[in-house]
Amino acid sequence: MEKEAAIEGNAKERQATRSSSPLFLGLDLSTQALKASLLDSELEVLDEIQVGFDQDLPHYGTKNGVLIHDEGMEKVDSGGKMVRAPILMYVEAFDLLLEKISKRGKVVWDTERIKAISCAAQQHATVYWSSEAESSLGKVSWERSLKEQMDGDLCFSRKEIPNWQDSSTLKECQELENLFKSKEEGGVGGVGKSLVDLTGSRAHARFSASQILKFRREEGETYRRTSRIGLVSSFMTTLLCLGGGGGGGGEGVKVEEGFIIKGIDESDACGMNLWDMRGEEQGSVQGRVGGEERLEPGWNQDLLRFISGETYFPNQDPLDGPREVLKEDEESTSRGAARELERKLGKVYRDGGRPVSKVGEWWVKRWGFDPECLVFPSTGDNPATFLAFSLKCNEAILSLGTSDTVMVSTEEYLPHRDYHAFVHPAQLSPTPPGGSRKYFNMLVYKNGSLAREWVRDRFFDSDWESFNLGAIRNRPSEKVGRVERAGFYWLKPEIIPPNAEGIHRFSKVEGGGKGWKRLDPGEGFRDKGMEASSILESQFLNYRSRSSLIFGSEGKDDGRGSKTPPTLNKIFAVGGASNNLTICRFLSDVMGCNVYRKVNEVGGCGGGGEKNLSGGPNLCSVASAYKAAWGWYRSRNEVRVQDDPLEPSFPPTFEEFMTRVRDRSILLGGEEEEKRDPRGKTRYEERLVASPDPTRSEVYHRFIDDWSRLEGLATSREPSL
Ligand SMILES: Nc1ncnc2c1ncn2[C@@H]1O[C@H](COP(=O)(O)OP(=O)(O)O)[C@@H](O)[C@H]1O
Ligand SMILES: O=C(CO)[C@@H](O)[C@H](O)COP(=O)(O)O
Repeated sequence: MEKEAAIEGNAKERQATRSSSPLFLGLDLSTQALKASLLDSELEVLDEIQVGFDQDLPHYGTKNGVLIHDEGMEKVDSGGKMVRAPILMYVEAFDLLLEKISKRGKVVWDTERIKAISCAAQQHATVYWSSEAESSLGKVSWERSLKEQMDGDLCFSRKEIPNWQDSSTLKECQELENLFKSKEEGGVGGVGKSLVDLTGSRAHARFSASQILKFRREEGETYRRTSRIGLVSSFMTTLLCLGGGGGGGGEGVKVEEGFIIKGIDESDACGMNLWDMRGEEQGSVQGRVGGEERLEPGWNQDLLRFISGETYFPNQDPLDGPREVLKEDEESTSRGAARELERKLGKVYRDGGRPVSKVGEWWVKRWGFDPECLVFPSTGDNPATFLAFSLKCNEAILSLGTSDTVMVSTEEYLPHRDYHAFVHPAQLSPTPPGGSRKYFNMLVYKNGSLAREWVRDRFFDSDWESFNLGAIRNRPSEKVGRVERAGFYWLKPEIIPPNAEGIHRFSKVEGGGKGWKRLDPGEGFRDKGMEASSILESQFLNYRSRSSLIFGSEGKDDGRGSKTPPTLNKIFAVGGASNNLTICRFLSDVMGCNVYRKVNEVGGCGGGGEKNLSGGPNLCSVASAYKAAWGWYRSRNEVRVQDDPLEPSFPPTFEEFMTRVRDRSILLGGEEEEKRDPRGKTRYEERLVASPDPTRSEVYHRFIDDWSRLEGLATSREPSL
């Protein structure tokens, strides 16, 4: 009896009773850690493990996962900060993660039963493979660690890779924008479309295009010695296939390619400023695809020419009509440079549920993985988080990780200067008849958790509890009925508003008037608790006002000089800081809507108390495992259901698949699972964690106009309002 009770309550023990049903693995290489989630055949989380870069790999000297140089801890380059991360640290993190997994033991981490893997990674950062990489990787032996075999110059031409927090390429961003501007707009007489229309984002310092351009110009020789340029996500796919085995396909499994260095996932490619999404627009015309006239998305050739240094521009562009020849670049006029860059970037996977390869021998022989285990394209951490929810209209995901990101689902390609448009990361390609492509839009903020941590450390002895109490004490009271101070904490140059920097505090002019005055630089608020409430308020007001852009507008005038509330009516909070209930409550009051989290109904994820993983699963790695399971189900059944009248809609879309696993009309565990009683299960569920307080919400609602003027002052350095 005692044993039976333990089995009921304990995911690990329950797992021991299911000897042969498949398991799915998702990994997430984010800014501060490499995390793994193991899911069972009902897509429940069995366990999570992480390697924290600062804590577990201190010999790389990172702080919050990035390399910070000299005493000032940041190298200031022309126009912005240079933020890097050592690529070998990520390699070693894989070795360490697998050691941790094997220490957890076979009862839960039965690697032989893992049938499919997929990963998520911090976005935008580029990985530079050396000209010797393919041959070195081809020789990787399962008997040695990855770090030992990938050390030195063997694999990477750049040992420190630019991190998404890097802002050293502002000059290059300007050039990229100019390339597509008309002469009247101050550009070079470009192609009649702006960069944001073409690639889904205006030029961003952290995106790959400006980073590669700077690298090619400043380190030309190293650029030439670079055989392939990937993203952190494609680097992860490559590692998963190492040591032979990869690329072969095998019976009944169609795999994507046989190269050792794997290609880039399309959704993650949208974060490069290089992937031309014009084919996503209604009515765009070029060539014939499937009998229909339209342009397929692909690497943008104008950008490739400019970035690679190939300055040959024909007077007549095939797509956009007459155009001027650009001035010669000092470095190269070679006609082959663009094609060479295209080769370096490699293949783009447009169907995230099609296997790239089987897992490599390094995984099979060293760590006991099944040689039939399939590897699916890795994507960005934000696209992966997006997959964890089925967002309806007017719902958003707010990821409170190192960065803060707001994501909203869209049915159309809707590029806009203030946010990013990405293609949905799990789509069938080619799109089946009657189906349509899907997208999501995203706002990204650099000063997310690290800025909140700065306030916590400076004013609250590094203690979240004191931070929370200070913030609560300073919420707008019913008696005062208005916000009386505002603070902006841009410790790193911000993305929205662009390049906003520094700490700016304002307080209401005494006497009940409408004016505001700026506090002297360095002067704090009279109550340190105000620092905590101010950072939360101004971060969330920013997310509120900018996300309303995606929905249309902040609202209509309600006739009383005030605007109606924004149309967002539900937020799913994820990431490390969403563990903090006070933060979720502020979010709910400021945004004026309910906040939900995905939590385990027994209060944890069985991860053994790992920091940052308590209370909720790591959704990037969890959703990567969902995607792997979707792809595995498709691969496994492709042959079987081809002409089966009972499976008219095979393959299912990712969303259909998830619904059908939940309602048990798809049983990944087959017969074994069918026998199981679905009652009494421990699932992650969406739980309401905060509802807006009507009084406070109204106060914030009335504050928006003042707040946005104060934000303008903070960026313009004007003294008062
Ligand atoms: N209780 C908490 N309150 C506020 N912030 C927290 C709390 N726990 C963790 N965090 C924040 O979460 C961040 C890490 O979030 P995580 O989603 O793991 O990041 P990433 O995926 O970018 O590596 C940390 O920088 C930390 O500031
Ligand atoms: O730059 C972006 C998105 O555009 C960041 O969101 C990175 O993708 C890093 O993510 P986290 O480590 O903060 O989750």
